[in-house]
Amino acid sequence: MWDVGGQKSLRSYWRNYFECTDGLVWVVDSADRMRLETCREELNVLLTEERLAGATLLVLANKQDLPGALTAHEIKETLQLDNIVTHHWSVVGVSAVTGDKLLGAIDWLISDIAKRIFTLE
Ligand SMILES: Nc1nc2c(ncn2[C@@H]2O[C@H](COP(=O)(O)OP(=O)(O)OP(=O)(O)O)[C@@H](O)[C@H]2O)c(=O)[nH]1
Repeated sequence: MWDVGGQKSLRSYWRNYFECTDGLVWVVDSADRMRLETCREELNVLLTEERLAGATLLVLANKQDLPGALTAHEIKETLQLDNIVTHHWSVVGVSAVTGDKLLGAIDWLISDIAKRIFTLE
């Protein structure tokens, strides 16, 4: 598992981690409305990457503990996730601070990947 930085200066390094990727966890700061448009654009570019074809996408609408955070549904709408037809995806509202909903979200990711791997064998 690789944790790659989201800052602009680090995004050009993402490509070093594409090989053999089964799952992508895209962590969104749900309280930072200003960056959501950039977030949507960057995710769309990422999903055009050939080496990520077939990878399962888990979008974590993080920081749900903060007042004013957008809900998972609002994040789905803002990032236009319904337009994604190339990858299996799910969006879950979580908080890395309280741990709320995190385990279930990761369980979904692992089970989606497992279904694909076992179907191929
Ligand atoms: N309230 C709250 N704060 C959070 C949550 N998750 C992360 N933070 C805070 O947000 C800040 C940034 O967290 P990082 O884990 O450094 O974020 P990151 O996305 O990994 O940063 P980069 O690796 O630079 O892209 C820290 O101050 C965290 O404590 C959360 O669920 N709730």
